[in-house]
Amino acid sequence: MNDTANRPDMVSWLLPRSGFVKCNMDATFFESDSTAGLGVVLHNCNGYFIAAKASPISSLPSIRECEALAIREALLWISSWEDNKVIFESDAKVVVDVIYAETIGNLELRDTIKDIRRILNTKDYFSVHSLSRQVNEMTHLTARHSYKELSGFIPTIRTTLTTPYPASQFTLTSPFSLPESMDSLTLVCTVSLLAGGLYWFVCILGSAEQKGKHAVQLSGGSIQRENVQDNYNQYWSFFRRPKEIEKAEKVPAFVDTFYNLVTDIYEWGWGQSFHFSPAIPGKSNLESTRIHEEMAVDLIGVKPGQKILDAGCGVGGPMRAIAAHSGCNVVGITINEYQVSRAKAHNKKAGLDKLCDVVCGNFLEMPFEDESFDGAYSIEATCHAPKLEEVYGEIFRVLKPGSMYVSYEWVTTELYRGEDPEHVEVIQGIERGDALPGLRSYSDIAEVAKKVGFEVVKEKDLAKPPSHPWWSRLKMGRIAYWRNHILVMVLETIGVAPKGTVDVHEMLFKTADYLTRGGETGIFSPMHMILCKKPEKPQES
Ligand SMILES: C=C(CC[C@@H](C)[C@H]1CC[C@H]2C3=CC[C@H]4[C@H](C)[C@@H](O)CC[C@]4(C)[C@H]3CC[C@]12C)C(C)C
Ligand SMILES: C[S@@+](CC[C@H](N)C(=O)[O-])C[C@H]1O[C@@H](n2cnc3c(N)ncnc32)[C@H](O)[C@@H]1O
Repeated sequence: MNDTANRPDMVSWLLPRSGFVKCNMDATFFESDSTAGLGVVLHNCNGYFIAAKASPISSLPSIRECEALAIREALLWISSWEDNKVIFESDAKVVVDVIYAETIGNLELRDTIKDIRRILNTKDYFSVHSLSRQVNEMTHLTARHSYKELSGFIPTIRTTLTTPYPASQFTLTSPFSLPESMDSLTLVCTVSLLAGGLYWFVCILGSAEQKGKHAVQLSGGSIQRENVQDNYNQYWSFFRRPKEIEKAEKVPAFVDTFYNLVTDIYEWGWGQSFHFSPAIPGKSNLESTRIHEEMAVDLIGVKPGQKILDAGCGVGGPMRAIAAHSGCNVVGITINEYQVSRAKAHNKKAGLDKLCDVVCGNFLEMPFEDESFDGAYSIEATCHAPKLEEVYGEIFRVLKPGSMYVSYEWVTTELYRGEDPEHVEVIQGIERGDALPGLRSYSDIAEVAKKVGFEVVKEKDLAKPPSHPWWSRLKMGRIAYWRNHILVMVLETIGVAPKGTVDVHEMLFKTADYLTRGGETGIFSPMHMILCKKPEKPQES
């Protein structure tokens, strides 16, 4: 037994000394139904809660006997643990005194005290002390809890202990559920780390490039969530019946479905501009994108206040950059209603809704007057037209004579060989994953432009060196795509993202690979630039 000569009665709860655990115990009576219960609470030398136990007492002993039983219970419980140095504290001073008295005068306590002494004799580092009831309040509450819970589990109880450390807030726990090493601080830290990690994974890494969309907001655009899977299947079956693609009139509807399915994922994982741009060393993706967009409007030489057309405007990333850069009024057209609503919301948020307008419509038959625009551009959009002359013809119609049109076209380059199965696989992969009725050769573009009446001012593949690879951004994103895929799977499983989102995401994942291969082999370019002019009207003599 440990030396107990200097056992001061404690007036405030003190931390156990280094290497020791402190065990407080108490018993309580419930007069309403003449039952009793006891509670035991353990803290380590840093003051952090380790474990607690509450149990009812079925027989009805005296209050003293109850207190003695609480001490015995605590000793029995802890003596089975290995290697413990424990200071036991009870507010039953009389009982504690009897434990250390020469004789056990009190008959009713005899057996219990004997048991206590026996245990103390076998444990060099166990000692029992008394402390005031007030200080033992938290243990008292635990004992009271035994009234409701027979199993020994402790619910949330706020301790009133005056520890120098603020950690004694109890959570639902079993006495054996927390190993000593996993004290409440460790638990709080672990939970915070997990919560922080989850937040980082979902909200920071999983957030939109330009804070447009978050993973939890993924939708099927204008498609009702229960129809997303069906629409994806329909989209895919379009390619299983190549004859459908040849039916030009069906293409806009198929493109519309595609953009319902992908618009949110694009915004979330790419930003508000749905196109590529050459990488610029030292510049961010956002800056390179903006520079590529501004170049388009610089090429058509328009002045502030003039009205220009964005044919196939997406959610308006380029439109806003161009309006801000040029001071022009930009009217965008897209086949997809959902994109119109997104673009309008973004315009308003950016404070550019006075300069930018968006219309839902088909660029193959535009709802605009002849000769009503001072310039026009299209960025990676006319590739969706089944017949390029139809869209170029419409743009020609709405342009004022003497005004310019620039387009960044998706094409196969001079390196593409139709007889090479690998080339065919890559190009078909790009067509299927990007809703294209069929990629054109770079050599067809100028011909079509001339056919509809344009003068071709300049033609250049902006992807060619010295430009830096446009596909490096796709390659660098691979880890993020995996993370996104896991996230999408989780969100679809728990019902946040509509059913079918995983399939759409997987399709894009594969498309990113085909696009990269197209860029690396040089057989494909998404930025074959053509600058055209609508001729001035001939002077009347
Ligand atoms: C001009 C068109 C679209 C070009 C690009 C904006 C998109 C082409 C492929 C898209 C993507 C591929 C992989 C996705 C990734 C798996 C996901 O986690 C996050 C979004 C992607 C990066 C997505 C973004 C847009 C593209 C790069 C075509 C349609 C004419
Ligand atoms: C790849 S996105 C590019 C969007 C935008 N230019 C950008 O760079 O962010 C292609 C756009 O063309 C639009 N589009 C495709 N076919 C169309 C059609 N027949 N009529 C109108 N818009 C169309 C799509 O709706 C989409 O907005």
